[in-house]
Amino acid sequence: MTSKKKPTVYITRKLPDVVETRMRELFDAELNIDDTPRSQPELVAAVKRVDVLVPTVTDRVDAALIEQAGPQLKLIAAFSNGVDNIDVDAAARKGITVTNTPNVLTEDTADMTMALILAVPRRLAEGARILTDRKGEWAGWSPTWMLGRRIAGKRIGIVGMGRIGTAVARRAKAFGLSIHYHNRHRVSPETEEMLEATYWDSLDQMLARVDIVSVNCPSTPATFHLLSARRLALMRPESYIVNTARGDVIDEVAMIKCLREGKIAGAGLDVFENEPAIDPKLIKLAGEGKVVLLPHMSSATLEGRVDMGEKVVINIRTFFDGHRPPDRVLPGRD
Ligand SMILES: NC(=O)C1=CN([C@@H]2O[C@H](COP(=O)(O)OP(=O)(O)OC[C@H]3O[C@@H](n4cnc5c(N)ncnc54)[C@H](O)[C@@H]3O)[C@@H](O)[C@H]2O)C=CC1
Ligand SMILES: O=CC(=O)O
Repeated sequence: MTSKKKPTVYITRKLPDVVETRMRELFDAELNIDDTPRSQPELVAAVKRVDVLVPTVTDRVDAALIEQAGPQLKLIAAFSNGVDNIDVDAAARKGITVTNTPNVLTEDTADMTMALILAVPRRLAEGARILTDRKGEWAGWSPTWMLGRRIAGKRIGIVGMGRIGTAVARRAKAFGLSIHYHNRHRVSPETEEMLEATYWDSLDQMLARVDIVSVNCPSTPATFHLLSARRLALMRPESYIVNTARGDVIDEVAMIKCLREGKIAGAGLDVFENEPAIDPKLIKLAGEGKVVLLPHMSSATLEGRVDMGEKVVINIRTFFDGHRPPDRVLPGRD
């Protein structure tokens, strides 16, 4: 690549220093040092002149943006696993390749999913808040105080048994949960055997039988409000729902109604339908100890971000070396 002209690469957000240094060495990189989210007009101006766009989950790379791209834009190398913010079909129509950063954030995201699975039934955030809100004043232990619900022996139902779903299942099994899952297709017999997992072709039937639902499928047209009002109503009143995938997989308004009416016991949410805006009713439910809310941080580890950056670099280099990049996202997602 040294003798060739370096590709111009527009990176929409601040990345870890080590990643930015590497981007600068290898590419004609335009960084976002002060990390101000880019506006749509700024993105339009960028795609008109650069070879590569590196967006993150907060950028809307829709058909309107892609249609305005100049002929030199050949690659959208997303700094993210999910690509629901990118119109991959529109990119393909324009001859633009799309890549993402799978695998390197699987374990981190599964860890945080497990943290939420523990936090909600065991009232972890509530307990921590009691001490800090009362500035350490505490009357002491009591047998009937802060009682949560036991994790071991319960059933988890994983919606979307891909990389993260499977990593969640491994953790959940170690905590004594029995594994149930719904997916577009069954996982391998070896994986099912290792996890002692039960496959449910019918999501409806699984929802009615499990104690904790973990949402781990991508946001696609087919998964929009997959957890609809009708399906949420199938869940048992003592069950919990955890979402570290994307907010719009759950009908958030319907979920809030179920939580307020006691039709679902609690929720652990890292993602929201209109993020970064959070429905004030969720904040109120958090105050009542019914939900634990995180600001979309399940994959947020330094190691993960550095590995994601390395993946973006490899995807760009492979592409400009004339090969198929390892993490190409194919159009036609359902
Ligand atoms: N909160 C966070 O910080 C993070 C969130 N994510 C989200 O997690 C999602 C999943 O990531 P991975 O496990 O790596 O993806 P993956 O592609 O390995 O797994 C997704 C699974 O969902 C299944 N699926 C897709 N559509 C379905 C449907 N209609 N019904 C049932 N199952 C369906 C697929 O068959 C696949 O097995 C990402 O798309 C992203 O949205 C990913 C990383 C970090
Ligand atoms: O939500 C994060 C991602 O990388 O996808």
